Amino acid sequence: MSKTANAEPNLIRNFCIIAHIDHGKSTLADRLLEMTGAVADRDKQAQILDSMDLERERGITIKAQTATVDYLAKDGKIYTLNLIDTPGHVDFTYEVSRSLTACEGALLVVDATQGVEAQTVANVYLAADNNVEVLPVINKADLPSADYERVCIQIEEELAIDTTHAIKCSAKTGMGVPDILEAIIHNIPAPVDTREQPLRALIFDSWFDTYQGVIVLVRVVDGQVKTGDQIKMKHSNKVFEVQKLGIMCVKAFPRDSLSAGEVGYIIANVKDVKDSRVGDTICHANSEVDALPGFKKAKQMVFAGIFPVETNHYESLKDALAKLTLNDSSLSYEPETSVALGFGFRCGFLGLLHMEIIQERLEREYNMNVIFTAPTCVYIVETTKGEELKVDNPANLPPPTSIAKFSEPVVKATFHMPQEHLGTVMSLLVERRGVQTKMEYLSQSRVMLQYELPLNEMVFDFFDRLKSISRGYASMDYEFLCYKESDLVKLDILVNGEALDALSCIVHRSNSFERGRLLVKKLRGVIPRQQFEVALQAAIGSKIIARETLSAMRKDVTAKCYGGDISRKRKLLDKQKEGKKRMKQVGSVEIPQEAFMAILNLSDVE
Ligand SMILES: Nc1nc2c(ncn2[C@@H]2O[C@H](COP(=O)(O)OP(=O)(O)OP(=O)(O)O)[C@@H](O)[C@H]2O)c(=O)[nH]1
Repeated sequence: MSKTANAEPNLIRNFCIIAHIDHGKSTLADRLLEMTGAVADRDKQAQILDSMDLERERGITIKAQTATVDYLAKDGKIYTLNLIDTPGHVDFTYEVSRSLTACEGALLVVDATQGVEAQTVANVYLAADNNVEVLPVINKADLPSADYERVCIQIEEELAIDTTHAIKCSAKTGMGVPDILEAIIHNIPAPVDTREQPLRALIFDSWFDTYQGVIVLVRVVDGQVKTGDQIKMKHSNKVFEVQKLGIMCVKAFPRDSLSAGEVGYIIANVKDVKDSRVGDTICHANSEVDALPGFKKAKQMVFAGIFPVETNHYESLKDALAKLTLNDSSLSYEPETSVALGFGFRCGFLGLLHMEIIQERLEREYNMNVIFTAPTCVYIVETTKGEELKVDNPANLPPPTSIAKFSEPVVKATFHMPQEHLGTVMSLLVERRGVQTKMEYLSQSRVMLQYELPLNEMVFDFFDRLKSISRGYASMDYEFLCYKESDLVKLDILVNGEALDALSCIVHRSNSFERGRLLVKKLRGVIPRQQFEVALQAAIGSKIIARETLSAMRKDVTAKCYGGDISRKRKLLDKQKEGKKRMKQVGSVEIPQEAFMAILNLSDVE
């Protein structure tokens, strides 16, 4: 086993697995590790590469991780395979692209029962941009509805990838997996031997470890790095000394050096993940080499307020956020004050899924009881005085009279779906102010649509609607396109005559009346009745556009148990107390978490 010695470049294969979500990427990664003996069966956890509990539960890979394994090929040689697992969701596209840059090849996993989907296409484009050799693998061949031939035709037609050597496999049963290992050896190029050149290593993942500080995963592109070396991060321009380095093979294996073509970890007393961002280049401290191309700072697309339910938990929330950002350089936070909710934080996320993950981690890992306000995107406002403001919080919007120009972010969204759902998906897109830029029949039964779509509309319950109207068959991918001027207004919600800043949102004028009407209706359903009457109103500026009344009532949860069983009564009261925890006392009215998110899902209100 070559865990202690550097591998010869011609015996190394660096590859990752790309796939649409749920097509079996993690299952295949596990199977490859198992078949190369990296893990004994008894050590096998549900999914080895998804290390965080949360990921295992949600079945989503959040952070790219890697594993080095040795493989005795049929030609009798032992190869070092570096498998880089990549995140599968649109929010993490940048990380996928960096992982691809670290590889010479990619296994393109396509579910034999589903075929090519939006993210399959997006990932193939990313691979092409990075000159990565793509090997098609048609997975889930064990399922009766698997249609290998149809999927091969689709891959040829829609992706222009030759499927002569496509491999039929089942990551679940292991069928076809040995062929994949041989194909990796024969079809993915070995790294170029640049061991004699000055050091350049690409960071494709980094995270904070309480004991070791920041751990970075790198692909050494040129030269060699040794323990004790002084290294510099090109973009953060900081110098560190390499304390430890090595390779990852489910566990870490220390080494003295890593050389060109290899993939491994470096620990260098880095304290902040922001100093070792994904995409940055590591070189020797005194070296003048150019940075590797493609560095980008992850861009936050949505923002939301996070407030502790109990005001005295502000400091612990701050600590929890500080710890989360140690590991996640794409999460940002800064203090925010809301008239209604008090002191909290305005946080920036890569996308809606990223936000959901942070919400769950705060609750689960840090035991925080928090209120999230509805997410918004970043608007650009030009004031009548000629100033340009970036607004990520409706509460910070200047008064309408001083707004000269209001612009919103627009994304380029690509959809793939069976033809029978075309009509409903198109009407949803029209309703969401989408502008069609392309429509293509990929085959007789599958269609691709391309739209310019305001991000503002995607924030409002778009993914769920798309899924439900297409019965799960439409898939989408999106990327930021540009800012466009738009007729936007701030929709305020008044509770008993007082505007509740945390419930305000920015909407397009054309659907502001409808949204306002539905929102107050929905709020009437989610805010529990109080001991007095509560008026719920929607307003644009000083104009009230909708009103609902929440009639007074004391909610007696025990009313139903007429049997008088005291333990049952207690249980119900405890339950009510539990339910109250996630309520925020705003003025004299108690408002539950649900109310702050009500705007996101108005489709069930009539
Ligand atoms: N029948 C069958 N099911 C499979 C096979 N491969 C994966 N699955 C199942 O498909 C589901 C998704 O598999 P994952 O490996 O989590 O998919 P993924 O692409 O890694 O998904 P993300 O990590 O969320 O991007 C799981 O329920 C797997 O058990 C297969 O070959 N046959």
